[in-house]
Amino acid sequence: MLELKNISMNVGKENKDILSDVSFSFDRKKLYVITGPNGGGKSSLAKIIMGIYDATDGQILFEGEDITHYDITQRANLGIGYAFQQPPRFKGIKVRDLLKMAAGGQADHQYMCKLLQDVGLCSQDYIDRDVDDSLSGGELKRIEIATIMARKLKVAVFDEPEAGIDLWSFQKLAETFKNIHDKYDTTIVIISHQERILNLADEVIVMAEGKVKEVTSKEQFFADMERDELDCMCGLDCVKGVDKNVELIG
Ligand SMILES: Nc1ncnc2c1ncn2[C@@H]1O[C@H](COP(=O)(O)OP(=O)(O)OP(=O)(O)O)[C@@H](O)[C@H]1O
Repeated sequence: MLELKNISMNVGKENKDILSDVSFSFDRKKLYVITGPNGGGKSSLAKIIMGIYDATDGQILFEGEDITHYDITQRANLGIGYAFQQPPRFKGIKVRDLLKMAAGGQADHQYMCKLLQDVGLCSQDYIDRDVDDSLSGGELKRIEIATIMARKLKVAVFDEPEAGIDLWSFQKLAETFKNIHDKYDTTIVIISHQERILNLADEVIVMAEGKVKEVTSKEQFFADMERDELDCMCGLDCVKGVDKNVELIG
């Protein structure tokens, strides 16, 4: 559905490689989590998908159409959307206005209530709230997800949606993603380091040093993490937790 072919991006006078030769195909209705070390290129890849950054090399195909040189608006019109790390607040605008705008002006009351319910918010309590500082970070994030669902996107990209929200709200946010993944056909791409989010993934994409290092299932990803933790890291072939050399690890 969305295909990245040999995408590279370099910046600056020194042509620093941010992404090199990234190829990947995203399928319809799947939930992907992109993870990996800081500076590995995850956000840059998301920005390339959105058209915020231009690839230096490579090609992006969306439903067979070459969108490599399309800008953000053109991609948004095709149904590719992006959620902000910190959702914007809009002074003087109510939740219902925001949802209506996102739906292109065509959203009746019932539909807006359903959207709010799907992101775990009581529609009666929230539909007439102002989108301002009175909303908590978690509430605002879920309202933003509702606006994304209202846009009926084909691909929705979320960059670290957990940023800035507390543990309790985060649990609800993870449930929200599960719910929308179950109910909607949108392909969801989430950049995250969080186990709860990784647990929702149909596929986990591990990025490091500007490359896709691995594409794996969440089960395999967690099994690999556990094995890495158990592997001897001191070079003495001990096994963490069962060897007298255990204290040498780390
Ligand atoms: N516009 C830019 N100009 C110069 N360097 C950039 C630019 N955008 C990203 N980088 C660099 O590219 C590398 C990858 O950044 P990116 O934000 O994509 O990583 P990330 O995997 O999302 O990291 P994090 O987990 O910390 O958010 C970093 O070293 C970053 O400083």
